[in-house]
Amino acid sequence: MSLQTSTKRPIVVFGPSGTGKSTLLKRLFAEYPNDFGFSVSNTTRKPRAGEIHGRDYHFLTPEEFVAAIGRNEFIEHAEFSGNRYGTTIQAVKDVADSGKTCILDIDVQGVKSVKNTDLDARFIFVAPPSEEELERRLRGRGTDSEESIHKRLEAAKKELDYGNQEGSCDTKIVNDDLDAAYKKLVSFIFA
Ligand SMILES: Nc1ncnc2c1ncn2[C@@H]1O[C@H](COP(=O)(O)OP(=O)(O)OP(=O)(O)O)[C@@H](O)[C@H]1O
Repeated sequence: MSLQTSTKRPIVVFGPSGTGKSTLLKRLFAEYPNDFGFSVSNTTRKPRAGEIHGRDYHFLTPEEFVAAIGRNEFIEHAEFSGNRYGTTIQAVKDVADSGKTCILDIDVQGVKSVKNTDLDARFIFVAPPSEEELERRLRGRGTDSEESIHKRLEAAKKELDYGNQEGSCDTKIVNDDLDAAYKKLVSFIFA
């Protein structure tokens, strides 16, 4: 890794589902299209038409995926409808090597895992103004079933407990007014 790219410290964004992480990041990518990137995930599912290995996903066989787990290459991995998905440490480093700052939008488990790597990431906790407002946003988004909303609110407690712990993040942004939260995000990132 060159000296220049080694300064591109990854940025980890975490916080409860519905708190507005994607909304904030979408705005960041729109305003700075050349500065930030997401890592390319690994998956055992078959490529769909038009998908390119290394761009859309790193397509692995189940055996290759298991071997990579054995070598502790993953920050996080999970299984969805019979296929495995995961983010490797190397995939995050690849973003820095391409001259961009890698943005990771992950859960608390992933945050803890990143802290056990040499990625030297910076951590942003995005918090909702209140639990009531979080529920309102999850419902207002209109993308989740009642069951999914309940699951997300249940998981939110863990995210909030962790994020509010001393030393868990480098900055906490309460996403109350979106413009104000976005300004805080940008000033932290470019500080
Ligand atoms: N500051 C804000 N004020 C009001 N509504 C907001 C604000 N920020 C985001 N929202 C709305 O809240 C909903 C949830 O936001 P979003 O999908 O960005 O959350 P998320 O944290 O990325 O969730 P997930 O982890 O599930 O992807 C969306 O409908 C979004 O438009």
